[in-house]
Amino acid sequence: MPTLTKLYSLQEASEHNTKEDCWVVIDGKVYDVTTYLDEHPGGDDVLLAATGKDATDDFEDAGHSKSARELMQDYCIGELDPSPLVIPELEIFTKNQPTDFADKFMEVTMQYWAVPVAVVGISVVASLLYLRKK
Ligand code: HEM
Repeated sequence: MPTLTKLYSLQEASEHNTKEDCWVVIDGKVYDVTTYLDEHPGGDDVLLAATGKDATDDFEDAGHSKSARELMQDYCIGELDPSPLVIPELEIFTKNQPTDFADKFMEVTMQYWAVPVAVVGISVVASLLYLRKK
């Protein structure tokens, strides 16, 4: 049977950064280590310092043993949700796109209107100079 995994944003996980409520994010998973703070052989201060960010590098740098990696599964409460970071960007992109040909034509015309005006202006001046010489 499939299991349901709770998803948390990094922002949400970051709010749990005290001795009474401490979450760390390691390798895309979220751990509630509040009850483990006093038992952690590396000290509670390193766990508290690892909150509010992706602590994967800090965790790996400490060179944790296989038994430490097995133990951490007891504290896993969910996974990091990557989707909120992607959807707003997609919405902005699609909203800014011109919907049909008329919109696109107007957009290009507004951007390059100075080119035909300059061509006509130069032609008029050249014609006047030419007629004067005659
Ligand atoms: C659920 C998360 C974690 C668990 C279950 C855990 C568990 C352990 C365990 C069992 C040890 C003893 C050594 C070993 O067996 O590897 C240890 C050591 C250590 N841990 Fe963690 N740890 C966790 C997260 C972290 C994080 C995020 C950091 C951040 C830097 C960290 C830093 C350290 C350090 C520096 C030591 C070495 C202590 C020493 O050698 O004096 N740990 N940890």
